[in-house]
Amino acid sequence: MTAQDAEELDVEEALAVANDRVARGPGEPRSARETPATGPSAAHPAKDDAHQRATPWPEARATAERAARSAGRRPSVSVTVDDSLGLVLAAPLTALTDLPSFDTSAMDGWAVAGPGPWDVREDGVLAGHAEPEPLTDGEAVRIATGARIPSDTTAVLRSEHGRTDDKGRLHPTRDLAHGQDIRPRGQECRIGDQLLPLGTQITPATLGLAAAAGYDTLTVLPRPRVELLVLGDELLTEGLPREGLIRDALGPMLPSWLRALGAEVIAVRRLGDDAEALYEAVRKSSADLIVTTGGTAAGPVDHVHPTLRRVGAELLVSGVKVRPGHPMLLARMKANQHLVGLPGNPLAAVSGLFTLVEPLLRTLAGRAAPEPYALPLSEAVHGHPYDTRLIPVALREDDAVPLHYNGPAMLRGIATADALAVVPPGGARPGQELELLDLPWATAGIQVCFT
Ligand SMILES: Nc1nc2c(c(=O)[nH]1)N[C@H]1C(S)=C(S)[C@@H](COP(=O)(O)OP(=O)(O)OC[C@H]3O[C@@H](n4cnc5c(N)ncnc54)[C@H](O)[C@@H]3O)O[C@H]1N2
Ligand code: MOO
Repeated sequence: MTAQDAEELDVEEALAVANDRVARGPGEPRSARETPATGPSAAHPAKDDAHQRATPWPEARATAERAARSAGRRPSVSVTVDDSLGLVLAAPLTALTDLPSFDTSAMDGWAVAGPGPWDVREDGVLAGHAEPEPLTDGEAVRIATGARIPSDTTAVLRSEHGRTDDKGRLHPTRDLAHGQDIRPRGQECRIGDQLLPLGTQITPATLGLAAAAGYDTLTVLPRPRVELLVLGDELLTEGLPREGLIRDALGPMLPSWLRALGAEVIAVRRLGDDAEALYEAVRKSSADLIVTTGGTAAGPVDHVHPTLRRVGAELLVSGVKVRPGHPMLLARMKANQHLVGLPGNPLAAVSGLFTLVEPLLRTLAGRAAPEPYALPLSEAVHGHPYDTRLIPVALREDDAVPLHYNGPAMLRGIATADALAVVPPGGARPGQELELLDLPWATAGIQVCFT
């Protein structure tokens, strides 16, 4: 560990590492004490053995995916093409028409019949017009790109490849092949051809293709509906921090990210540290996923665990071996409803978002997992002795640059990051390849993401 690293090692993290050593006892291997969070005896672990029961980071992500799969297939819905960006096709996209749907000119010029020279008809043919009169041999007609080809046309002569003589007859200035610059009907697809399989995520190009192929609406998997409950009496929604109160950083940040991860955010509610309000909100929620922020630890006003016990939820993940964010949790509320508890420290909440919420939402939304990829680190990164670390990095062409200000309560590092790097227990050397989780920035504002 370098001196700079040591400086940047967050006090809370350092304490957590020290406490972990004490709890474990010298030389005692972690794995001997590990028990999964699932199962009757582990339904709601006591605070003391919470860390021993924490789920390893890769397993936590897999559990979140499995939880979403266990919720069962949600019925597909029909949405307008305009509203379907980022959703996933719940039925194959089959062509409702031939494309092109008529023989069409690929160029501006003349439709000609037979070898030149040709007599040129007075009226031209424009795109969008009804079927033109057939041509007779030796005849040509002015035609625009995209216009219907008159029947008996043998080729289209580009405007730059023809000249008219003083008698108005058209001569080719280049050889003209039979069928040249005619796009025949059905060249791209025939009616009924499968253009895209079920399960395709809808991109801007898909929208264009669907419209071209005749669709007004598409059959898609609905966005998972998410309700966000922001906990904490200390949170202000405007102005400067004052008298021990701080600005809520998660209320403004998480909805956009949730949408970027495929969710429909049905409500954002600020509940303070009111156990009864949390109980009522959780009990009444109809969301597919409830996300809470704060209150996951064991402080006097940390109401998430007690509330989950009170509603009889099944804890699937109770703590994850990841820094920051280790108190994060995942619970099954009902067969088709889950709750993710994100820790209140803002970067810890981001860690929970990409550890538990991302795989859960992705699976509910029917999206494919992003291809895993790795880049070498530009410099060494210290690790937690036993847990995975997620650190914000900026991506350059050849490497990932760790960003500073990556303490659990800080957003300054992640605000300029492209990805989170997955640092294995023990840390990483300069040049060591690390798995990266892309942050869905670019499209966060427009309610979809392509990660
Ligand atoms: N005795 C222990 N105390 C704590 C532990 C532990 O293991 N033992 N873990 C620490 C870690 S790590 C984290 S993370 C937090 C998790 O706490 P909670 O999820 O209960 O979160 P809070 O206590 O409500 O808040 C923590 C921190 O974050 C601030 N916060 C909360 N919400 C927001 C928000 N919306 N925007 C900005 N900042 C927020 C809050 O004011 C606190 O400073 O527990 C540690 N304690
Ligand atoms: O640091 Mo905690 O790790 O903020 O989750």
